Amino acid sequence: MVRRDPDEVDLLVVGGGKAGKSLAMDRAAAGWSVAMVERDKIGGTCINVACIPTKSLVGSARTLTDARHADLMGIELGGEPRVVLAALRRHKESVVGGMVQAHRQLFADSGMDFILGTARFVGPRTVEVAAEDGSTRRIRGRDVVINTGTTPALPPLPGIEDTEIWTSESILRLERLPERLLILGGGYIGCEFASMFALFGSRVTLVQGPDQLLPQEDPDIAAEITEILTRQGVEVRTAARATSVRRESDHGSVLLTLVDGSVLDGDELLVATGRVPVTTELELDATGVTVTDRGFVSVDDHLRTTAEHVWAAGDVAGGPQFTHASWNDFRILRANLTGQDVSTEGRLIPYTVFITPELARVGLTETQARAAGRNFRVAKIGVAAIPRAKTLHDKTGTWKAVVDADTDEILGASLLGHDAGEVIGTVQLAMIGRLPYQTIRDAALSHPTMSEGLNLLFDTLGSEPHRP
Ligand SMILES: Cc1cc2nc3c(=O)[nH]c(=O)nc-3n(C[C@H](O)[C@H](O)[C@H](O)COP(=O)(O)OP(=O)(O)OC[C@H]3O[C@@H](n4cnc5c(N)ncnc54)[C@H](O)[C@@H]3O)c2cc1C
Ligand SMILES: NC(=O)c1ccc[n+]([C@@H]2O[C@H](COP(=O)([O-])OP(=O)(O)OC[C@H]3O[C@@H](n4cnc5c(N)ncnc54)[C@H](O)[C@@H]3O)[C@@H](O)[C@H]2O)c1
Repeated sequence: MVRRDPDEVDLLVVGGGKAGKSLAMDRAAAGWSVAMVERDKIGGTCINVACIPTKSLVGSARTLTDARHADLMGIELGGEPRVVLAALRRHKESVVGGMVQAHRQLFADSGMDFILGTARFVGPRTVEVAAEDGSTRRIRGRDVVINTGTTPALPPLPGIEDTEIWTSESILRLERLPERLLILGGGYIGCEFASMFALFGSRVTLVQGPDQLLPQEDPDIAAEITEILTRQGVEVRTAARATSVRRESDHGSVLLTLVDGSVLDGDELLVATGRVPVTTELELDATGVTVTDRGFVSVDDHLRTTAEHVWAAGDVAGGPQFTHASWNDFRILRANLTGQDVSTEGRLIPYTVFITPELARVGLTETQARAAGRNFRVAKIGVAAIPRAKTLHDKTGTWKAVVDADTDEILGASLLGHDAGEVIGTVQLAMIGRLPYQTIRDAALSHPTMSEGLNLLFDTLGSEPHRP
């Protein structure tokens, strides 16, 4: 049955990603009438097919690595540690399933109207929802938030449409652990899966179009990541453009031809060449929302779209594609919907690439500081100098920070090494507080922690006090 009269609500959320679900729960709990439409992933991309399952598996890869190196720590294990695929899948599914269940409950407790179905716009601030149960209904919001995220992009590679390949979603079904895994794309997803599957025991070949992995990073850091992955058994092919792909037979090898004529042969191919916004089926014209030339929803620095009272947040709004960025969008939207005036301008979004060991980043790289014409100094240490790393026999990596030579403020940091993602927050807070680097250098940080390495890092710039 199609109900033609739209249900009127204070807030309509289209797509239940991090920003949308947080806002829906928050406003419903505050007494607003709220409807949230989610196509199929209760809790959104991060929980179901992105951060949470991948980091659960990174945890497994690290447990395996620790077990392999247990003898270094004076521990003897019986037999060669190995992956048990069914148990690996159970581990991942229990983490994901637990979080999905918790979200179902949180949605219900908040009092929102949670609808599993696909929404498309049919008029100003109005969607028609084809619900999972077969019914159709129309909903109009006083305010509307679009939070439909992104989905894996497939490059226009001859043969790709006819070849069974994996994306970051299908690989997570863990149907098998391929002996030989090809990965196309050496960005966040490509590097994380390459490290993880190499540690699980696959022979991985990572094919990257540009001449370095993670092109947004400094070349010295990217080169060290290449070395780390190579030591883990990954064959890294940079400046390698693929020209076609095909399978030998239905279940045969996948063959990836490169521009130099060489042909790579694998059991599976993971395509990790970026993500595209989920906007094409939304019929955004009907609500007066325009998109950028890359298909993202056009927003201003308050996350307002081109239509009155229609907002967008998270990946689909074209900002940095991280869950914590989307969560920060929620805070901005909540403020702007409740009479405050908050923008995205100047916000600092860090990130961590969960290879093993991990790379954590905030602010400017050295390359970006140079390009911006900044007068800067670089602090740099090897992780091997940090006492905590010695106690763990985990001394791989380099820490770098860029500081303003005139003001002593920290402009950015690249921390590659054990638990770097836990340490970057300290640097970020110093940056938010506009502290001179000497404040961290001279702070008594607890020993022996990885954070203590920040004393050593900034010590490399000398012992002079900050002169305001
Ligand atoms: C493999 C992988 C690993 C990642 N790891 C990390 C990480 O470690 N840390 C990190 O910060 N980020 C990570 N990311 C990025 C992170 O997952 C995204 O930035 C984040 O999930 C984006 O959230 P969002 O709020 O934009 O919306 P999403 O969580 O993408 O939610 C959008 C929702 O909208 C729904 N939807 C779409 N169209 C419709 C429609 N027409 N009607 C109804 N519903 C609709 C979708 O089903 C989806 O649930 C990773 C991404 C991938 C792919
Ligand atoms: N730890 C994290 O926070 C995390 C983890 C995974 C993903 N993500 C998010 O997901 C987004 C998407 O990740 P991604 O790795 O798919 O995208 P990406 O843009 O980071 O990397 C894709 C890489 O593939 C290369 N490439 C594109 N087409 C190619 C081709 N035909 N042949 C060879 N190389 C090609 C690109 O040059 C690029 O370096 C990221 O922007 C990131 O924000 C975050």
